[in-house]
Amino acid sequence: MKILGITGGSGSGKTTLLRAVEHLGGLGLDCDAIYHCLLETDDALVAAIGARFPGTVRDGRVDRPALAAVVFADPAELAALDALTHEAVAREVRRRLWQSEAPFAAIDAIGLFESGLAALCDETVCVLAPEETRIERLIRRDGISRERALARIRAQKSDEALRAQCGHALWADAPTPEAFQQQCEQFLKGVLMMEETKKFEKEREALLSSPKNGYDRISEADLAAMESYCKEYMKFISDCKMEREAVKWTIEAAEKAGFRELKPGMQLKPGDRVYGNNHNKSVIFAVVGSESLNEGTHICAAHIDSPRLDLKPNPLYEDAGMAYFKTHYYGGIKKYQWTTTPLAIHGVVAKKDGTVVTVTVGEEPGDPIFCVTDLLVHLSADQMRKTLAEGVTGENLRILLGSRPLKDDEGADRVKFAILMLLNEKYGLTEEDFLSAELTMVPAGPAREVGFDRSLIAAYGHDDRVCAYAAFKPLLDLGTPVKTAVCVLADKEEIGSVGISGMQSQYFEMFMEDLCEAAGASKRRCFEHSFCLSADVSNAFDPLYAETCDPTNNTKINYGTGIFKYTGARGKSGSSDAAAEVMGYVRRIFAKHDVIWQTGELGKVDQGGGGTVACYMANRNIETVDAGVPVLSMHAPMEIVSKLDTYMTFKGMKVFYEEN
Ligand SMILES: CC(C)(COP(=O)(O)OP(=O)(O)OC[C@H]1O[C@@H](n2cnc3c(N)ncnc32)[C@H](O)[C@@H]1O)[C@@H](O)C(=O)NCCC(=O)NCCS
Ligand SMILES: Nc1ncnc2c1ncn2[C@@H]1O[C@H](COP(=O)(O)OP(=O)(O)OP(=O)(O)O)[C@@H](O)[C@H]1O
Repeated sequence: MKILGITGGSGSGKTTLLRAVEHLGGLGLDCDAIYHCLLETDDALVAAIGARFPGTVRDGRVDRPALAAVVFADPAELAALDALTHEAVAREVRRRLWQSEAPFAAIDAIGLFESGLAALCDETVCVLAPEETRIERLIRRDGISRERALARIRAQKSDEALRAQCGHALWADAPTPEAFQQQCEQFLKGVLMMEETKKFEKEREALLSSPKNGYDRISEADLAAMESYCKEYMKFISDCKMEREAVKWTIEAAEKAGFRELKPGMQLKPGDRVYGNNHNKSVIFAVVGSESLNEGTHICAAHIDSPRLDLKPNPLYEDAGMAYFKTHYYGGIKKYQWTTTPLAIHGVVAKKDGTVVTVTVGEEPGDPIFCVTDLLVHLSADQMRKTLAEGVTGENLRILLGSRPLKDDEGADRVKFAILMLLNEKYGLTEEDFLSAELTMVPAGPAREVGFDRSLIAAYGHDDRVCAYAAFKPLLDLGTPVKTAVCVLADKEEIGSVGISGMQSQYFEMFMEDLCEAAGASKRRCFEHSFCLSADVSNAFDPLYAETCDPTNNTKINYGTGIFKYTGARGKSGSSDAAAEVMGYVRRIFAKHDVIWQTGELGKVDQGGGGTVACYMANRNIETVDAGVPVLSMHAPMEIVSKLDTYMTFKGMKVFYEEN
């Protein structure tokens, strides 16, 4: 508890200051009042006064005016009275202080220093007012004569003496008691509250973790860079809705920036820029560093696949005069979210003649879109009684394609047939070609800014292309780093990082082996000294579903890029659970380069969970930690990220590549 000692001459305004302390929630200890109480209860004190000042105690009661006449007329007498009373008053003050739970207190005592009470105080203040003013106040307040008022004042300390003893002086010359009350509160806020913070300001800053919103920390330069980075990212995420498109897009951009395909027998030197295209579905980029690859690499590994509705091998059918595609969803989705939302078709068809046709419909302004219908609310009594998981089934996620029967045709399924004719005309497809197709339905349309302040971005597939772009983009402008920089854009993370293009595939090993060989290094040594940021999104705290998260252990929108020691489910199953030193390293470099970052975990314990590619990198003896952008509505057709977190993830990956 912080304690303020108040002193000053009679009528100066001490009590008014004390009332202001009480008004602010502090404990006010008025020593005159305490003394008056003691005179009612402390018989020994009264007896002692009576003994020392004969004639001033009658019937066990102190005659204060009589006592005043004696002591205010003679300083020695006053000192004698003080010697009798101060100890009792000070004892009672200490007792009241100990009992109190108030955040701060003030002791108003004419004998603040003489009684020893000043030693209890953190701050002391003398209240001062012109002598004539004080006299007038005393006459008015106490109804005493001018002479008695003057006698009191003369028996007390001079302003100079008070100033010399006290840490602060408050000049009580406000025109009214109310105005002075305000002046007092102003003074107290400074002395009692702000001073308290100031006193431990350094300690608080050093010891307490008090994360601030990124907008309170970001520099003007970073703000400008954030807007331009996010604009570029929005173009990327609008153009690339499946892994093949991301591979094509990034390879084209990389080639323009001087990257060439890594081929066996190549000799690489520092600054060389190479890439490996893994079956058009995943890709690895590398910029060779000045240090040997034996000293390790800095890897950012993200994934470029997202949840979606893939077409079944035999997708096309007609029912009730309408044509549909049957789908089988890919990755984790909440099925009801995919109905009545505009969808586009993306993908390729490998034809019998060996050619591969690319299909994209639904993205250009004049394009038609597709959709999954939902049951009208009027007839939904049964459906509405089902759980969210059951209300819309996976099998029912069928895509409405058209309704116009082929004119003059006499056969069955005239709508389906008409659609096939259109597909044949445009892409040369037959129904059998769907057997060797990779066609998928994804939300149609480009990324959009969200909110009046445009601080957020809505798009399909932020998970995980928001991290993929952050991992890829810095390489384009990277000079020759010290450590070789490697960006992995993997496929199949949403279904377990499996298959030839998933992070578990041997392709990564092979690329790294080729890279090490071309640079005269050993892959084994290289892995041993490498460090990987497993760049993947996390769930941003959503106040609408607050019960699913531990708010102090969850990433929040606008608090920066996330770094995660572990992901996984239940007892961290499926996580790589990074070592403390690994987290420490990332903290260090992010702090060094003003990267705004935060940490957290995926929801409350046992609420659910999820994994990333981190464990597959760590399995290769590569130090790995998860890092990425917090996302709202993860895995929904429209996911939301904040511009600040998106940019800070890019900045984090950039400084990571540049760091030794
Ligand atoms: C001096 C006495 C007799 C005056 O009594 P009276 O009824 O006239 O006035 P009251 O008690 O209301 O006090 C009036 C004014 O005198 C001031 N005063 C009180 N005691 C003292 C003192 N020892 N020295 C100087 N001024 C004093 C008060 O601050 C107040 O401004 C009485 O206050 C007293 O016995 N005081 C001794 C107790 C004391 O020392 N209290 C302060 C503890 S820090
Ligand atoms: N700035 C002011 N303008 C006008 N009146 C004031 C002002 N400050 C205080 N007063 C009045 O003057 C009187 C004395 O003030 P206060 O009781 O606070 O003085 P004090 O220092 O506690 O005196 P004492 O030690 O005699 O109790 C009170 O009636 C109070 O309302």
